[in-house]
Amino acid sequence: MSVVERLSSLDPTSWAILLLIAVALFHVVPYLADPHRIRAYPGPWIAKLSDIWLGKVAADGHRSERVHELHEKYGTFVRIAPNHLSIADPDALQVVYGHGTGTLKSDFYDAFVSIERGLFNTRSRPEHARKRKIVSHIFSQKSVLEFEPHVRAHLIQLFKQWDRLCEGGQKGLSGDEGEGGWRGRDGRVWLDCLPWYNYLAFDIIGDLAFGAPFGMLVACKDSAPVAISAQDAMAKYGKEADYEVEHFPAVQVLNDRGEYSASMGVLPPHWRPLVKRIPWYSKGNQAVQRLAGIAIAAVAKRLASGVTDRRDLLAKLQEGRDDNGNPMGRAELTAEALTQLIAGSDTTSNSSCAITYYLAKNQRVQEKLQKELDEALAGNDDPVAAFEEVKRLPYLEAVINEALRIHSTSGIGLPRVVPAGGLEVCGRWFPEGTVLSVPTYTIHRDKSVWGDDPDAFRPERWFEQDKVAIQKTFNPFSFGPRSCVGRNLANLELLVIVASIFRRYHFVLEKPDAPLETREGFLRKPVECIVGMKRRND
Ligand code: HEM
Repeated sequence: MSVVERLSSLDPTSWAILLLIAVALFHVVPYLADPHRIRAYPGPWIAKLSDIWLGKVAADGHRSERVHELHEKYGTFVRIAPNHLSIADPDALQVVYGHGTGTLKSDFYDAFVSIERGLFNTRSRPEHARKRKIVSHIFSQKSVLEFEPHVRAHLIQLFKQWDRLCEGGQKGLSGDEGEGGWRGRDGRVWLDCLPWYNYLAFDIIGDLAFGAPFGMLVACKDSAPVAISAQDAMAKYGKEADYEVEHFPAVQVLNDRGEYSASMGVLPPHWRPLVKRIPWYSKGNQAVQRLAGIAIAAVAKRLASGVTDRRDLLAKLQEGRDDNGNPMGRAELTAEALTQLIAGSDTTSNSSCAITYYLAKNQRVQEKLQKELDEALAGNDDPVAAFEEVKRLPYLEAVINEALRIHSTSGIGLPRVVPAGGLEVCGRWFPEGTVLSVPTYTIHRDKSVWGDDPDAFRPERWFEQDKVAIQKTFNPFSFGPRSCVGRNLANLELLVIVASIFRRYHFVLEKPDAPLETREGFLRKPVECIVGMKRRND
C-alpha cells in the first residue's frame, strides 16, 4: 500500500494524532531546542511557536503599532517570531544596521524580488556593494541638484490644478470623482490630499527614473502603462521583446504589492508557494507582476527613443560602471529603475501627506512655519521655492523631522541576520542566524530621547532635547550600508514641496480631532487625509 493510500485510510483519531505530531515536530521541538537561545525573551506565546502571529499582524496592516504595544508591555526585548527578536533600544541601531558588524538582510526581502534582485532586495554582500557603488554617486548632493528642475516643473503643474480647485472652492463649486471628488464650502476647496501627493511623487520619479512623467497630475488620474506578460521574457533573456501594454492604477498596484510582500516576507520560505494561492495573496502576487510591467514598459519606451541629452536617473544608471568597467545589462537596468520607482514614490508622497495632516491639525505650528517661509522668501514671486533658499530654515527642518518621527513612514523593524561568530547587542549575545530588528516607530517614541510627550506633534522638541541622543535615535532612512541611498533626493523633494505648498496654501482638517488613519505594508501609509484648502492671499 502506498503512503497516500495509507493516509487516506486513516480514521479521524489517527489524523488528529498525526497533526499533533506534526505541530510538535515543526513548532514545539524547535522551541524547546532553542537554537538561537531566545527562549527566555518575552512575547506572545504563539509568536514563540510559529510565524503565524507576525504573518497575521503584518497582513492586518498595523504591525508597528502592535509591536510597539508589546514593547510597552514587555520592555526592550520582545520575541515576535520563533527566530526574530525585536530590540527597542537606540543603542542597538549601530550594531544591527551599522557598517562592519556583518549583519545581512533576512529572507524577508526575497518576497520583494521581481524581474531580478535590485539594490533594495539584494542580500549578498558583494552583489550589494557592486550595485551600491554604481548607484550611490547618482544620489550624491551635487548630482541630485540636477534633478531640482524636474521637481519644480511638476510642482508647478500641481499648483495649476490646486489653484483651479481653490477658485472653484471659493465659488462653492464641486468636482467629479476623477479629481478626487472635491467640493467647495466656506471659501475653501475640500479634498483628499493623498492622491494628489501620489500623482506628484509618481510624476517626479517617473520623469527621473524613466525619462517621462506618468502624466497623473495633468490627467488627475492614477494610471500608468504596464507591459503584460513581459516579465518572463525579461527574466530569461534580459532583452527587449514586443510587449502588449495595458493601463493600471500604479499607486494602487504599489500599495497592493507593499502589503503583499511585507506579509509574505514574514512567512517561512517553504510556506510561500502555498500561501500565494490564497485569494488575498494572489491579488498581491499579481501586483508584483504589474509593477514589474510598469518598469519594463517605461524603460523599453525610453531606450527605443534612442540617444538623449537628459540628465536623469536612467541616463546616470546607463553611464554607471562596476569595478571591471562593465555597464548594467538590460534586465538589471530595468530592475534598478523599478527599485527607484518603488523606493522613491510613495515614501515621499506618504511623508508629504503626513506632514500636511500634522500641520493642518496644529494651526499654531502651521502659522509659525508660514511666518518663517514668508520672511525667507520675501520679494520672491516664484511659486516654487529653490532648494538653496530653504535648505537651512530651522523651523521648516524641525517640522519635517517631527512629522517623519511621529508618522514613521518606515516604521517596522527591518530584519537583519546575525553573522557567523554571533553578535553582542545591548549587552546580550546572539548566535549566528538569529534575526534581529530595531522598530523605528517605537524608538521614535522613546521618552528618554524625545521627552514625556512623544505622541504630540511638537517641532520645538528638536531645539530642546539632547542633540546627540536625537541624532543617534532618529531613524527615518535607517543606518549603515543599507540605509536609504536616495536620502539627498528625498530631503530636497520634501524641503521644496513643503516650503512651496505651505507658502501658497492654508490647510485645515475636515475632522480636527480624528487621528490619521493608516495602513501598513512595508511602509506606514495614510489611508486618506481630507483637508479644506485655500490660497493664502485670497
Ligand atoms: C521620505 C522619503 C524616504 C524614506 C522615508 C526612505 C526610507 C528608506 C529606508 C528606511 C530604507 C532602508 C530599507 C531597508 O533596509 O529595508 C531605504 C532604502 C532605500 N531607499 Fe529610501 N526613503 C525615501 C526616499 C527615497 C528616494 C526618493 C529614493 C530614490 C529615488 C530612495 C531609494 C532607496 C533605495 C534604492 C534603497 C535601498 C538601498 C540599499 O539597500 O542599498 N528612497 N529608504
